[in-house]
Amino acid sequence: MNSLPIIDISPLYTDDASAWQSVAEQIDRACRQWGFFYIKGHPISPARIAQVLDNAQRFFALPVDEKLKIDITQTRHHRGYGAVATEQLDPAKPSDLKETFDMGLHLPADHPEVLAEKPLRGPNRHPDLSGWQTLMEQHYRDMQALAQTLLRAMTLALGIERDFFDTRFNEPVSVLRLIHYPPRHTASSDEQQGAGAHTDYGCITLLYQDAAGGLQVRNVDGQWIDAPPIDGTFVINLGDMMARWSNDRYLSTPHRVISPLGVDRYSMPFFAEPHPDTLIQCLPGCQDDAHPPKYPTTTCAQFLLSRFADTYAYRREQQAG
Ligand SMILES: O=C(O)CCC(=O)C(=O)O
Ligand SMILES: [Fe+2]
Repeated sequence: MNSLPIIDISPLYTDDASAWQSVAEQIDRACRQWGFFYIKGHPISPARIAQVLDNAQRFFALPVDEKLKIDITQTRHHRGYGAVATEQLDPAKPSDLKETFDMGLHLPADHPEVLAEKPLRGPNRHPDLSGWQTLMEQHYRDMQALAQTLLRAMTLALGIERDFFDTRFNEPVSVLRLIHYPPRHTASSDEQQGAGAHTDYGCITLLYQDAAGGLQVRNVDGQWIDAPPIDGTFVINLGDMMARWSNDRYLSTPHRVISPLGVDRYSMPFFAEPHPDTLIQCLPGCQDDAHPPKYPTTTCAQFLLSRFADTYAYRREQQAG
């Protein structure tokens, strides 16, 4: 149990039913054993990744005052720039040594859910960089489509209709995040970490990481193992909503980032999360007399807001005041 599976998902894009089923079975096994795996054979081109990465570097290189024009802590719907130490993923460690850009599904000011001030709903806040907005909005849509292809494959083993997730991902709260980890300057990896140990909140996360390395995953024996960058892949992991939906048959596995010494690191997770009102409730096929539901029913928005309040001081302050 020391290296994560690598799954070629290209058959999910063909109409070869038995190859599709074989990929779905590999994904199911990885979800039960690890909650983490790599995918290759996906449709996101290397040129697209290079473009997004290049723009991430361009954005994070701006003066901090410029980035703070879209300060995430000044929003109620969680979009824009998070400066270093805005987030604290591991409460036992100092705040994370990383800066972030978050975007979601762009909803205009006159959308009914925005008018009703529904949490996490609203317009994206993009930096004023040429070509940025069109590229990022397209990338968001493409990552959402890839996430739904993977989720469709998961329905096989979960015993739910093939379109179970598709119907719940109408106007999703999924987040595309760009992260810059400034270099760590001390030899100790135990102090302020790039991203403290945590589990993700949503259904599945699709992570691109650059060549710097530093992502670690806790295996079932409690050891931290490296999840090194592999060219042309995404690292896929499950979040807490999927663990709750599947009654822990699928694992939401702790992971962290130890920033590399002396080099910058860039990564881009896409957190796939359904429509805010979606009920997160134990699936019928994941419970029986020996395995009653472990978690109370919640909604996607309720669950996300409580997790954000755990890791962001600004969210706690907003909720208190
Ligand atoms: O940057 C990474 O490699 C992982 C980031 C992560 O785990 C997260 O943002 O939830
Ligand atoms: Fe994570």
